[in-house]
Amino acid sequence: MTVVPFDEYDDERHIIEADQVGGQVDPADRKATFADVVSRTDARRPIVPAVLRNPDARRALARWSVSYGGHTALYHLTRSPKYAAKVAVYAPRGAWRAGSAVAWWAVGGRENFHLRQEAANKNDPHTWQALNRTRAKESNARWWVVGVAVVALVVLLGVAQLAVGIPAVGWFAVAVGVVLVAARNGRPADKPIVDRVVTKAAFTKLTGEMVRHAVVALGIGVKEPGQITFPPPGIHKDGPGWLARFNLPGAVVATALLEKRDNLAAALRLPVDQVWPEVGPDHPGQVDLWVGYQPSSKMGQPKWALTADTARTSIFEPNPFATDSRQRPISTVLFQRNFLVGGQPGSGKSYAARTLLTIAMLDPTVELKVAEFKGVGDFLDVEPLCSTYAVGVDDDAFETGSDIIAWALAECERRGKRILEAKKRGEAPEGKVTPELAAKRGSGLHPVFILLDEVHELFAAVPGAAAACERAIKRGRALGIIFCLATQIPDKDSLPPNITRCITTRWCLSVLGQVENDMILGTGAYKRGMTATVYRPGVDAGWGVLVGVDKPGSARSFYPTPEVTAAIVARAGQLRGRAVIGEDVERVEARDMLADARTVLRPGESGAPWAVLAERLAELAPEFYTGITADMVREALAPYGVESQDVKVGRSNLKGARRTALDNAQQRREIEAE
Ligand SMILES: Nc1ncnc2c1ncn2[C@@H]1O[C@H](COP(=O)(O)OP(=O)(O)OP(=O)(O)O)[C@@H](O)[C@H]1O
Repeated sequence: MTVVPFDEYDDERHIIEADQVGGQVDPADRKATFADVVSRTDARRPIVPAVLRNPDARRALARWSVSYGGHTALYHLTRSPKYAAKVAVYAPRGAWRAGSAVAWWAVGGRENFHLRQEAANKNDPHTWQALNRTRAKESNARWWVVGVAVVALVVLLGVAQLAVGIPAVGWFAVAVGVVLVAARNGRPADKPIVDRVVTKAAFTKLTGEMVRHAVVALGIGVKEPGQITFPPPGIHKDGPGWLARFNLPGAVVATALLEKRDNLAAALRLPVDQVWPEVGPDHPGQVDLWVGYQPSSKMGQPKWALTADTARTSIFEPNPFATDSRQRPISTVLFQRNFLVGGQPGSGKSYAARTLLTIAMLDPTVELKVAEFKGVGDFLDVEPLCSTYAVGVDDDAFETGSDIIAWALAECERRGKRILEAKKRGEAPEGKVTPELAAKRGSGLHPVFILLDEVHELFAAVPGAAAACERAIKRGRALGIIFCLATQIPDKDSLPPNITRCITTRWCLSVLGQVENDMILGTGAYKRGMTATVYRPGVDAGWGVLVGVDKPGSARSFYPTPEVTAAIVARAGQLRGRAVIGEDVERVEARDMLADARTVLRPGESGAPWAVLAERLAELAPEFYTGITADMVREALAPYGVESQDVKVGRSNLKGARRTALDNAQQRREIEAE
């Protein structure tokens, strides 16, 4: 630091120059050039509000307006005699008040009244007269104004009458208007003429002041309300609520605020389900706070398009299955996607999975296979539509569950060949099922939707089921086989991370902590602000964070009444002509990977590398093992105690399974079985 004495003025004063560390880094300020202006890509605000662009939202708005308007009109109509009586009392009082106010103004009585009174009290006639002269002078001019205004009004009405001939109803309307204005002027300040239609005042407006004070009160490192800035367009209406996008100061991240949603709601004096904070789009310190006009529990949900009597879907087209916090429908294409729904008990997983199943069932080309390992029959009503259906937590249900997975694997194998043929014929240019191929009768490539609810039960009960499911998910995606898994225990045993990784669309409903959250949504999701921990089981049932759709964010499953649900299932039955698409799975002899691994070892081999084992297993039973990788074999044999050891191949050592390890594992299993 350089200190320079400033002798000319004062020994005590110094100029302190900042140290120069490195060269100039800040760009020089310059005015915007033409190129800057024409290349601006700022998001433009839509001309037509979002609510008017979406047909469902338009219909919902129209329905609401008609119902609200109708109710208000009837409410006031029934009270009209009371209103008329009030008007009769207040109108003369209002007319008197208005008249006297004009008269007082015209005589200038108010302006120096106190001064004149003081002069009178002090017995000071000179001052009083001087003040009164001033008043009288002003009063003259004011009477002129009043006179001219009255004459102008009379002339105006007279001319209007002569020129266009105001009908009687016009005079009546003018008279009613004058009487109502007079009544309003004559009513006591705290007594409105009309009664309140709604009992509780709706939340009317979110203001910058409310937001600033609430955020400071959270104690997340924002000390002053002024530290919070609102980028344009500031707080504005967005759907049925208000959106406040704001920047937190310094290094405070939005996730710190998301974790305190309860406190934020308390500070805003609103119910928690009315307050929806999200990380903003520009940087991690930006918050998008959406506050509904009403709590979501009271707001209801827009009508689900799939509940219409004529609803029919195509899994190749986007179809709605949930709504976001601003009541906008969220849609997805089912084809070439897989779905994972996770959450704690009571978070609404089964209903959420059902919304996806609904899209599938209303497409009459889709085969359905449903297995529910909760055992309560959540999907019992769709059994007649399914080619395979299982319910329960018993051996029978688990066997059917693993048969479905084995069937899917074998089907992938069959479909792979069919696709190859189709490709040769030029019908599958990308080597994938196309909508045309899927719809073609006899192509054997119709879409299949497999729903496995509480799938962790199956994975825990049947060793190897998780690995097989992973292979089926990976292979089936391009071949028209869609998996939807729902689970309540997202940990690495009940939901292997490899499965999560290959699933495109994940929906995390209420979970307890960050670990479960990230198990479902992916590592780092919590830190990026995708926090399903804010939802409470039961209260926020159906709400979750959804990734893998157009815009990740909050999503609430559609939740039709039991009657509507029954109507949807009936409609799906009608569309399918009561015929079940596809065949039930055959009881497949479950493959025993340990025994198979021992079988594929060649005589004299002391072991085989994992990759070699994977290759040989796929040759042994292609319908089950096609697509299996070295890692999958290693992971599948680990529970039997088969360690990954060095295996000699030529002159080098590779990791794999030794024959002794496989034999020992088999012996252990036999001893345990006894
Ligand atoms: N979208 C929704 N809106 C409102 N309530 C819902 C919604 N989805 C589910 N619920 C309610 O939540 C309750 C639990 O739903 P569901 O059975 O799907 O939960 P789950 O997570 O599968 O629970 P569990 O694991 O205990 O079976 C249901 O009884 C239902 O009343």
